[in-house]
Amino acid sequence: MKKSNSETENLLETIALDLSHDFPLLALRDALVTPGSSTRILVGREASQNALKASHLYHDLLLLALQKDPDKESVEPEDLPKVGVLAHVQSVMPMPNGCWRVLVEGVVIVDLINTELLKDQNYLSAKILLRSYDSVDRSLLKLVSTEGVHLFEQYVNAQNISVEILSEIESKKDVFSKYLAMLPYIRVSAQQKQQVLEEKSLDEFCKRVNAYLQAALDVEGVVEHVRDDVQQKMQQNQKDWFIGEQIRMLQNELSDGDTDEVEKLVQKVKAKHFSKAIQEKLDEEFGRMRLMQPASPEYAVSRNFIDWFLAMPFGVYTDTALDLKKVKKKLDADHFGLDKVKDRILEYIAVLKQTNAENKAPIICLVGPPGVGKTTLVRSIAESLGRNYARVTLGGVRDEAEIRGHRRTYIGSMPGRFIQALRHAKCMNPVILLDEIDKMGNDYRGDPASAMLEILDPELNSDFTDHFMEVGFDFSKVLFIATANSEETIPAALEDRMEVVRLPGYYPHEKLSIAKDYLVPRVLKNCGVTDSETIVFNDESIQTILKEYTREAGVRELERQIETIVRKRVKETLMGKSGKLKLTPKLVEKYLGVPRFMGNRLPKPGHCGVITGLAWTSVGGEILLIETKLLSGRGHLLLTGKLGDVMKESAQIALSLVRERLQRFGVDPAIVRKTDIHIHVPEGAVPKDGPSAGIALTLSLLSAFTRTPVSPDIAFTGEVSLSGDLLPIGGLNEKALAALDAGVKTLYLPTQNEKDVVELPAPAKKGLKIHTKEHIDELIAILFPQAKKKTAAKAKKD
Ligand SMILES: Nc1ncnc2c1ncn2[C@@H]1O[C@H](COP(=O)(O)OP(=O)(O)OP(=O)(O)O)[C@@H](O)[C@H]1O
Repeated sequence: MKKSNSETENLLETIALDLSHDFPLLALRDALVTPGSSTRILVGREASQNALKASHLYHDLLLLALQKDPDKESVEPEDLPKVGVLAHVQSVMPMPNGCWRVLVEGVVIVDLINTELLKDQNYLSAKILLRSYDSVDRSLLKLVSTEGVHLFEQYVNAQNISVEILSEIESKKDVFSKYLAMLPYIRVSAQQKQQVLEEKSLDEFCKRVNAYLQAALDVEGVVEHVRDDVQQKMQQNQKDWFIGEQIRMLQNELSDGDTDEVEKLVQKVKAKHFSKAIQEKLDEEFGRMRLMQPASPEYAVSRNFIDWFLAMPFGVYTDTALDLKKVKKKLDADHFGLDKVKDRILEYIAVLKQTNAENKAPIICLVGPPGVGKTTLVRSIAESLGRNYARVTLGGVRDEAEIRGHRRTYIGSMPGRFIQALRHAKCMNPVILLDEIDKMGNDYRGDPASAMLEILDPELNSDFTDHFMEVGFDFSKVLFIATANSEETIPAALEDRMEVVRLPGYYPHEKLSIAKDYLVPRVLKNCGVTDSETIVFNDESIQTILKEYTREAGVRELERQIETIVRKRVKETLMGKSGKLKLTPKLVEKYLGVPRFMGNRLPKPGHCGVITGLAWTSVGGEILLIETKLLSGRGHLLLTGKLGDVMKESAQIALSLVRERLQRFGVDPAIVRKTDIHIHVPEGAVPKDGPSAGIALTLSLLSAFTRTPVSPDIAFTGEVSLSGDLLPIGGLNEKALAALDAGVKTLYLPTQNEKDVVELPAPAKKGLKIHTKEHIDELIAILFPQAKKKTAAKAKKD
């Protein structure tokens, strides 16, 4: 609690009245409290806290004395001086660390008499005598004090102390009070101040203070001098740098101009005769570059920007004569078969030629499994049209900036892939292949498909603005052709602008022809084998490679295997082996190692519950085996093999159809309640979905319940409704191919797929006995003849 001034004055009177008793004493380590000034001190030692507690008994009065050795922890009377200050405790505040924060106000300087340590109370105490300082020579004192006040004024100015203190000092009536008021402001150690208090006379008291002031002012003078010196030196350095910089610039000006990169660029840009909009944009950039340091990152960004414009093929158009005969010749020369696709491409080009409006025709999208020649077909189209070719791979593109470019604020920013493609193609009317358009994604970085729309839209693409280039580019003369593996995953808005042309995959006889007429000659040439007689692949060896080393809809792997054989043979030849190589199946194994695929992939006959189904995937058709196992249990249906929701539902439908028909086979339908049914579709880790396994699932269940095996070389594909009707499926071409490839002999399909059967190529029709059926009972009647004779029509009525 803080006491008021009037209270302090009353206390002084009390002291004056009674100086006979002891006062508790607190030893200070490094602070001195002078009369008239308030100071906060931290009190932590036990003896000091005890003294503080005791001060309550003495009107909150406490003696303060500066210990001689500030590092001494427990203070004895001899560690203290003979002069101290009686102070008034104004407030005490305990701190979390156990110390007390105490506000004290010095009251009067005292001589300490009989300082002793009160052992039982554990604190120091002393008797006091009020200390008086007499002046020996009054006139001298006047001189000294005048000088002191004068010095103090200078000191206040030099130290930036508030000048208000000067008027306070002036208001003091006697010299002693003036000096006591000055003392707290003078920056000397507590010990030095203690020496002032210990002076015998007032003259000495004042002289010592004057000496401190003078010394401080002298030091200040030196500091000032040093400061001025440093400043002068710094200014000189700055001046030197500035002059140096000017000299350097003047030298640049005087040099022959070769060093000025910006000016060189300006000349290059001028020579290109860009449009007004581009020229203005670049002039703006040159203006900025002139103000930049060539070593700065911003300069590099600007330079890169200009370089991009210089590299773009503005105004360069290759010959656009559309010669259909030439195109056809080139397509035939590069690719076997694909007649429908080639026709479609020729029609497309014919329309372009006729209408002369290349930007209005829809974009062709070649859809098919990998390795069927989509990419190479586009390259052939470009070549046959005499146009340059560029490829934009869209697979995995998720960021819109990949299409539109990055804004130039980022260091290392680049234009989008389409501008890059134009630069790469070196003309403004190339054929651009949009590769893997079905694998484009979108996420928080924007939707690249929507940016693509702008480029592909004939209404908008004559002025497509890339974020990096910041000016419009004309893409209307570009011929875009897209490729994809699966039509389903092409972004809908893009698909809408495209005309899909399917490449279904090759039949073995087609692969054989492609290998003989295209792949082998090409591989031989690429490997430097000039005489085609040196390595001869006969039909038998190619068929061995096809059957035992590849399993694909396209011919990429086939090409790779042929390449492996040729490479190994070339190595042998270079190592001394001479003679021609006529490949036989045995030699194929020697070069390619143990066969990877053996015979057909169908399971051994005789297994109940195993049915051969067919599936369509983005990489072609596949054999899909369905296995059913019955175990005693409680009627649970367990489905494994990563089946999708639609396929799971097909299994439920199949089970309902089978339960309904069990009685016909003399099987009690109640058995289903006591049986756990496990349906598995290998290969277990590959996700499968779709309704087309409905027939196979139903037959697999029936085969398991009736313990009647179905021959694995009969395959089934088709959806079944709950009433048993067979519904059509897609991808028949690929499925028939996979069936033929796997060794299937007979294929059952829904009647509604008859139109697709007509379109199947001759080898598929020849190699497979294809039957179409309308209802599941028709199939059951054929495969499970032991069923009580009921016609399909009758079963339908049931
Ligand atoms: N009909 C064909 N005639 C001759 N060569 C062919 C034929 N089909 C494919 N090829 C050859 O097969 C290889 C693979 O073809 P390409 O790279 O064009 O496949 P793709 O369909 O584009 O595959 P992806 O979808 O993986 O990009 C190429 O060397 C190509 O020349």
